[in-house]
Amino acid sequence: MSDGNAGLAGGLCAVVPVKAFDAAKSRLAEALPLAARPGLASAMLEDVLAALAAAAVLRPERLVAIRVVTSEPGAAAIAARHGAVVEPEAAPPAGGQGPEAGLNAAVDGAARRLAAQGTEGMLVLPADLPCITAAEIVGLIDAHGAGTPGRSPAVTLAPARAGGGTNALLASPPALLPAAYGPGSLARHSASASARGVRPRIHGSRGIALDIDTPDDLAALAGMQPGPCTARLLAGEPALAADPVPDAEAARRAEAQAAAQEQAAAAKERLGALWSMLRTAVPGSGRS
Ligand SMILES: Nc1nc2c(ncn2[C@@H]2O[C@H](COP(=O)(O)OP(=O)(O)OP(=O)(O)O)[C@@H](O)[C@H]2O)c(=O)[nH]1
Ligand SMILES: O=C(O)[C@H](O)COP(=O)(O)O
Repeated sequence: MSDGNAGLAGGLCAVVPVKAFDAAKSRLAEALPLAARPGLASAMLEDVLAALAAAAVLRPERLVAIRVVTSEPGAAAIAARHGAVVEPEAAPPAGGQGPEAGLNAAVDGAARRLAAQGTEGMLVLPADLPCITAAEIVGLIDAHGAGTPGRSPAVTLAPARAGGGTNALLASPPALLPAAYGPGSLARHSASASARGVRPRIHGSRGIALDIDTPDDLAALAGMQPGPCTARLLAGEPALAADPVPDAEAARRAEAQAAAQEQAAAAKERLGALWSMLRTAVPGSGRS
C-alpha cells in the first residue's frame, strides 16, 4: 500500500471520514449514555480499517491507500495501526446545509486532493460499519471494475439497509460527484451519476448495509457478526490489542471463511424457500 501520496495513480484510495469521537453517534442517545459512545465509535473505526487493510492485501493493485479524514486526535493511533494516513479535514463552508455539512465537506476535500494527485478512483466508507469484511470490500471493488489508464467514469454504490443512505461510494475519477450525504443520499448520488452520463452500479452487501445510527441498528447487530473490536466492546470485554496489518495468507483465509459463511447462509435461505414452495404446492406435505 502507498505510504500517502506516492503510487496512487493506478488504483483506488479508500477515504474514511471520522467525526470527533465525543460528538459521534448522537442518535444512539436513547440506547447508550454519552460516556459509552466514543468507545463504540473508535471500536467500529478500528474494525472498518482492519477490513480495509485486509482488502488491500487481497487486491494490492486496486486498493492502494487508505486515508482517514478527521479532526479527531484519537484517530491517529488507530489509523497508524492499519497503515492508514490521517488527513485533517477542512472546515465546512460557513452556513453549510444540515448536519451532514461537515461530512460532505470532508469527503469533497479528500476527493479534490485525490483528483489533483491523479488517483484513479475513491472508495468512501463511513466508520460505523462494524460488520464489514475484507471479502465484501473486494466484492465491491471487483464490481466497480478494473482500473485502466483513462478509463471511463464509473460509480458504484452500496445501500444502507435503512434510511436510503449510501454506505459505500466508489467514484472514478474521485471528484466525479459532489458528496450528498444525508437521509436519502443513495437516490441523490444515483441521480448525480446519471446526470453526468454514468449509470451507477448498485451493489448490495449485507455487512456493508448495516451502519450503526439508531438503537434499532444496534439491535440488528445481534443477528450479525461484528468485527473483533466492536464484538468485544459489546460483550463488555476489554479492547483487543490491535492486530498487526494482516499478511496475505491470513487475509486469504479470512476471505475464504467469510465466503463459506455467505454460501452456507444462502444455501439455508434457498432450502427454506424450497420447503415453503413444496408446502404450498403439495397440501398436507408439511409436518406441522
Ligand atoms: N470528517 C468528518 N466526518 C464526519 C462528520 N460527520 C460525520 N462524519 C462521519 O461520517 C460517517 C457517517 O456519520 P453519521 O452516522 O452521519 O454521523 P455520526 O456522528 O456517526 O452519528 P450521529 O451523531 O448520530 O449523526 C461516520 O464515519 C462519521 O464519523 C464530519 O463533520 N467530519
Ligand atoms: O447519506 C448517508 O448515508 C448518511 O447521511 C450518512 O451516513 P449515516 O446513514 O450514517 O448518517
